[in-house]
Amino acid sequence: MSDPVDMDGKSPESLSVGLRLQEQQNRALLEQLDLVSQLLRRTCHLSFGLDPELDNDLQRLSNLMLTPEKLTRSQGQLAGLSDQLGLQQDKYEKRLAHWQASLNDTLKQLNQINGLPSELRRQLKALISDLHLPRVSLYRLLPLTQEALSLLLKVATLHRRQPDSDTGNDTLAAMVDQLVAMVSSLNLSGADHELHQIRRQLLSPITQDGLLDLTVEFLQVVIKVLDKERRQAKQFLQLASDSLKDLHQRTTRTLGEHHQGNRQQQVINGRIDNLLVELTRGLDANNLQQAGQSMAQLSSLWQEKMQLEAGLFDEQRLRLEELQQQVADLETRAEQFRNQLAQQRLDSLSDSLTQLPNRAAFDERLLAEHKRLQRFGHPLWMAILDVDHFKDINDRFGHIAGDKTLRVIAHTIRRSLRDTDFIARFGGEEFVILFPELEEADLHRPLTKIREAVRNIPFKFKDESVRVTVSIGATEVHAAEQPMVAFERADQGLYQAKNNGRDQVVILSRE
Ligand SMILES: Nc1nc2c(ncn2[C@@H]2O[C@H](COP(=O)(O)OP(=O)(O)OP(=O)(O)O)[C@@H](O)[C@H]2O)c(=O)[nH]1
Repeated sequence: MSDPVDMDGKSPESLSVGLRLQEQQNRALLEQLDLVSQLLRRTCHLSFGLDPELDNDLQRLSNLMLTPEKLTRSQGQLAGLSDQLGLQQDKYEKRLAHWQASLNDTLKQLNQINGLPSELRRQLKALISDLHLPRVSLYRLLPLTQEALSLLLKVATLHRRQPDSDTGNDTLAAMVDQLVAMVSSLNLSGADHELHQIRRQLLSPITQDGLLDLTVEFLQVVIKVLDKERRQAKQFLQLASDSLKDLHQRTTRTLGEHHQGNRQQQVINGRIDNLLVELTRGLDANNLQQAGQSMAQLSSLWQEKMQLEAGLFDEQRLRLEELQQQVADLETRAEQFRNQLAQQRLDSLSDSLTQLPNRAAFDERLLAEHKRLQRFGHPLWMAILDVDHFKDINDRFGHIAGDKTLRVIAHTIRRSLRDTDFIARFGGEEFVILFPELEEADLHRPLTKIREAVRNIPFKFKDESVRVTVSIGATEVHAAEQPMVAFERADQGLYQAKNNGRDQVVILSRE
């Protein structure tokens, strides 16, 4: 038998092998797009920015999504990401369930004493039932909402039990301080003015009723921010879900068209095979007329096959481009949403007065440094710094002078530190510093430098030169203890520094 006729350099066998390969590739691509859709669906339930590792994974995922060709090479990676997202989601849901229960509990108690305006109660209920929506501020604002609700409960009960007694006044002052600390720790773009007004009123003489009102106002600001984020999250989820639905329809249609095209190709290929057999027979039998007819039919069939394949190829390219475009559009939307969340996260981790990282940022950093300490064993030191007699500055020169003092001190401490050190405003007139990779012998120097730098700031209020000092407590954080234990030790150091006459550093080691 003679060799199969070579047409355009391709034998029918090589063509059908090529088609099978193409079909496999397409199926793989569609499977992977499906996997991406699943991943996206799960991702939509998560708060970006909660976990740096997860964020990296999501970043890798978005890079893959932008170039679907890469998807064919990264199925293992995608499956790994999928598992990780699943785990993260479980963790997230457990924490939310905890918050849901605890907020509901406080709300019930407040209902009993009728301590909430009805609108705020309605908003809080909506917040509690929608806790699962992705909002970065949720983690920062939920504890604060809970704290403000508990404070409201305390102020309301104090109001009824202890009218005008001295103890009542002391407790009221402590509650005012607690609310000042809460307000000061917040940095909410869009709510700056309201927070500023609340702080201003809190730092002037205030009654119990006044404190009650301001606590409610504070809660309203927090809830408004959460509500705005809730609406943004809902919008994004709606969009993502519509987009994913469409993506699914398109992939199914593409797959259907692909199968139909394949069937047409198979029919033509079968007819070509038959004609080839006839042609070979004609040539073998020296029947030139039969061979000529077969050749003519073969040639027109080949044209038909070429046209069909070109059409199918164009169609597939078009569909693939549409899919890529769709994935890219969704990615752009996800990116916009991620940016919104990133901004919210940035806000939720910095202090509006000093622009330093806030307490939430400190908690996060301390945990990360502690993990690093456990892993690599490099030393880690912590210091708590408190402005001495700060209340006097507020009382004598007003809270605006007090605010300015805090800003200047924050700036001075930041300037005295290395880039690798971490400073946060812990609340009120208290700052915390982490010194990673510092030996004990080297700790005294930066702490003394800070203490002296602050006492040398030439403050002048109402033409009066004022010396402001700070007391500092410090300790080493050990790998085998909870970071909070080290924090309490540093706090004891601070307490001793205050008791010993202030303007000094006390370093305590573990017993
Ligand atoms: N201006 C201003 N005052 C604040 C802020 N946060 C807290 N405070 C005030 O800081 C004062 C802290 O007072 P205390 O805790 O009695 O401490 P202190 O006067 O510094 O005294 P010692 O710490 O014992 O030296 C309180 O009156 C708070 O209301 C803020 O952001 N701005």
